[in-house]
Amino acid sequence: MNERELLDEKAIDRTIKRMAHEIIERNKTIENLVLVGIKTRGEFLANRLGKKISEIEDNEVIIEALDITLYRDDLSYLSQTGDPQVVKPMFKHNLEGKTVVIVDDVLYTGRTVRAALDAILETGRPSYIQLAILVDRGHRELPIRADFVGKNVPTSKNEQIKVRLSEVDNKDQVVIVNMAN
Ligand SMILES: O=P(O)(O)OC[C@H]1O[C@H](OP(=O)(O)OP(=O)(O)O)[C@H](O)[C@@H]1O
Ligand SMILES: O=c1cc[nH]c(=O)[nH]1
Repeated sequence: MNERELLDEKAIDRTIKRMAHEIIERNKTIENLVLVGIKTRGEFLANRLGKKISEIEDNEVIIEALDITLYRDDLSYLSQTGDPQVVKPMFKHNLEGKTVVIVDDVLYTGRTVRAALDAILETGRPSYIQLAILVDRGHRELPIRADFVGKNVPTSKNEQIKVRLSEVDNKDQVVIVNMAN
């Protein structure tokens, strides 16, 4: 398969650092901040973003993980709309009144983020919900946009973005794959 590298390890690290600064700048204080990473890779990105924000601000950031895709490929668990389903949304912290930043690796149709919004809003009423995405590849099917974008990558529908993170993939790399080849 035809793979082209978009970001290497250094570029991913630089991008996360920039996004951390942008999140701090936008929110002025990190007192109320909660990063919610969408499993699998969004969780690791949230951990990395949280670490950078903590280093810059010299203060801890609350990090949560949200599992919305466990049964995504299992048709019996898909909703009638075909949207990803939330599996037991459970947070360790109360999100009431917080500024929640949803973190994921790729933004495509927006259906994953919509499911995450449902899950978060079910558990309470954050003051704000923002979205941080490493790669926005376009092709939205819902009115969803990211507040913090690592890289905008115009794509065609027969391409795929693969985000590899050392925590699960043994290396840090973002590639674009042409599925037609
Ligand atoms: O905007 P969307 O069309 O919902 O696509 C974006 C989602 O797709 C990917 O997850 P995927 O379901 O491929 O599983 P993965 O996390 O295991 O890669 C990616 O991690 C996002 O969560
Ligand atoms: O290209 C895509 C689309 C959805 N999710 C991904 O991880 N990559």
